[in-house]
Amino acid sequence: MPLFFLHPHVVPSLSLSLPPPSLYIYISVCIAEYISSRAEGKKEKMVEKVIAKWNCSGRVVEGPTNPMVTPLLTDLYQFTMAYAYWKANKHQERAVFDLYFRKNPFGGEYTVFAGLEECIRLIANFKFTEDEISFIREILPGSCEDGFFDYLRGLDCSEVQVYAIAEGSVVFPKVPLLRIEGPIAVAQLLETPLVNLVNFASLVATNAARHRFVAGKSKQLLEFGLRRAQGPDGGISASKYCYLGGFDATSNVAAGKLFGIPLRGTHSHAFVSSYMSPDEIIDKSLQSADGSSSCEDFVSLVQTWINKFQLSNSLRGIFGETNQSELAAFTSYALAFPRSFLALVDTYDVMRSGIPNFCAVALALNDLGYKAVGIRLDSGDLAYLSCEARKFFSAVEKEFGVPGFGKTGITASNDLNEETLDALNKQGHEVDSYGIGTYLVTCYAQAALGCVFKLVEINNQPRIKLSEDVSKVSIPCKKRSYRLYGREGYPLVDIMTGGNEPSPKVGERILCRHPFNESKRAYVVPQKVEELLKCYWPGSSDEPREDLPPLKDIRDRCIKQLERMRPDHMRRLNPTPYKVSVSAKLYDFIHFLWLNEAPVGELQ
Ligand SMILES: Nc1ncnc2c1ncn2[C@@H]1O[C@H](COP(=O)(O)OP(=O)(O)OP(=O)(O)O)[C@@H](O)[C@H]1O
Ligand SMILES: O=P(O)(O)OC[C@H]1O[C@H](OP(=O)(O)OP(=O)(O)O)[C@H](O)[C@@H]1O
Ligand SMILES: O=C(O)c1cccnc1
Ligand SMILES: [Mg+2]
Repeated sequence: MPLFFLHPHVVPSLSLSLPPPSLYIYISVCIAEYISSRAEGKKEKMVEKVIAKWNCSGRVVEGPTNPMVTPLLTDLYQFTMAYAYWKANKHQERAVFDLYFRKNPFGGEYTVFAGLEECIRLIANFKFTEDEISFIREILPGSCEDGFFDYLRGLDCSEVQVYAIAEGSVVFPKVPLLRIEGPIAVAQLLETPLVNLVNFASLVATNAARHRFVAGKSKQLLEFGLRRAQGPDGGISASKYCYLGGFDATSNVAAGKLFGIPLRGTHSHAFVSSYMSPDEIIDKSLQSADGSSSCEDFVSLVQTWINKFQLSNSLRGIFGETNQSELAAFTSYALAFPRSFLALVDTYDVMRSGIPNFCAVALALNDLGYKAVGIRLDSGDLAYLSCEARKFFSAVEKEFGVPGFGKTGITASNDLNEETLDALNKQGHEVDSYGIGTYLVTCYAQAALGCVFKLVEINNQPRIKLSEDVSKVSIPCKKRSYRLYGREGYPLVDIMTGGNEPSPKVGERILCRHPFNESKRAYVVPQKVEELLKCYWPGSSDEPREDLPPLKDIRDRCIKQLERMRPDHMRRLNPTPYKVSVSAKLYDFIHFLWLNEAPVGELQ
């Protein structure tokens, strides 16, 4: 295949609307991408992809991080509905859908919105391959007409517009996180993947934010969940969105590479128990930190420190003989990583063996100009053991005159969750950093966020979904949403208005009404008004598109917004609900439409 195959097809159609230099760079990238790909039939798909990506955005949007995210990652009924819309010649009718959730997770009163970038990546690259079209043909009844499959062949999201709240924002029930406008058939096909991409992302980001809230700002939070996560995507997504929600680092190497998340780790019990005796260490030499000298027998240097501890007044009596195989493991690890030595101290006995062994190795490193990082506790009473460890470090600092040794880092792990962090705080502890896995990444306390995707308008006609359960009644119309801030700088209320209503103004009193409870209303004079929904995918319209910021910036936004929340919304026990409201006009319209659509019963 000639390297320039894209040129005759792509350049003429694109060069009409695009700045040539960036286009050429992009086409070079595509050519490189093509060369590296050997897959048959990829040519047509790539040409179409190039056109769709550029036409809709003027900037390239990469494909979804997970290659399983394709147009087939949807529920069967989206295809049957798409066919029925097409058959009725209704498929191009313009629909507006809202994606929102109904209740904050984990018994809290806030949620962190995450997953937007992956939604836009899906939309920007939404295109069926021939292979996928053949499969859809196979699964639909044989009576489905060929024209539908031709329609699918030409389908992309160039007629779709996506408005969304910025990723990493603090969000609340009922307020649309995304508004999707477009031909009803394609918008319908997007329901399942979009809800999928937002649901877990937002749930686990919120879980991370809640763990951060309890742990406090000064603690290091490490996500250790990959082995316990729900499959590879569960693990990768959890690492990404826990970082977004305020964790500092992950142990997940793939996530570190994919998203640039800082990687951190210690070592496991297996490393400790794999050693039998110090005799196993063959190369015992270690250069000093500044390279000026060399210690030929680091193992013996460590042993002299153990002996010194045993003779010391302040440490005597705390331990007798420490476990020699553990000491060998620690010594060996220090020889491998003298600048970042951190030891797991609970394999045999934390106070009688792990801590003194760690200190002996740490002081031997100190003799050579290195500073040990610290210990990890992975069992037992973490409050008690962390305090005892701190006491031991302080005693060592005093007895042997090693400045700063008392502040040696203490990491705790072992089935931690919000409750255990809270219990540790109440008891008093000396933990500096937490490694958290299972409860965090599996969202053990709540399995799903319960996002929904509801039709709110078709052909400019507002639609409503009724339910016996008022919380499940949808809020009709293509709406605008605003966050109103009070005098003290806190967000006070989110308000939804009809699309054509004037926006709330700073200093102007506005009536905010509960969408369904007549008696709940309040006047608000906002000190700041923030429009929440911004355009992230303009389709073929000229509207400017918001940038997709780097993950670190999204994380910063999340942390900043959480810090700006009124403390009573954030507390764990009985938090105050944040107010979500509608304008007086929208309130009246909801209830007019409700009465209009609800059949009047007849008593017999
Ligand atoms: N001070 C504490 N207050 C409240 N919970 C704690 C405290 N210290 C540890 N925990 C929690 O208690 C649980 C203890 O787990 P478990 O009963 O399995 O004991 P373990 O210490 O892991 O014992 P094992 O030696 O068998 O591994 C963990 O969930 C841990 O996070
Ligand atoms: O406890 P989590 O919050 O899930 O954090 C991750 C856990 O994973 C490791 O345990 P490991 O796989 O060695 O198993 P174990 O601790 O159950 O023995 C590590 O030592 C932590 O205890
Ligand atoms: O690096 C660690 O200490 C770690 C990583 C994953 C799971 N448990 C511990
Ligand atoms: Mg464990």
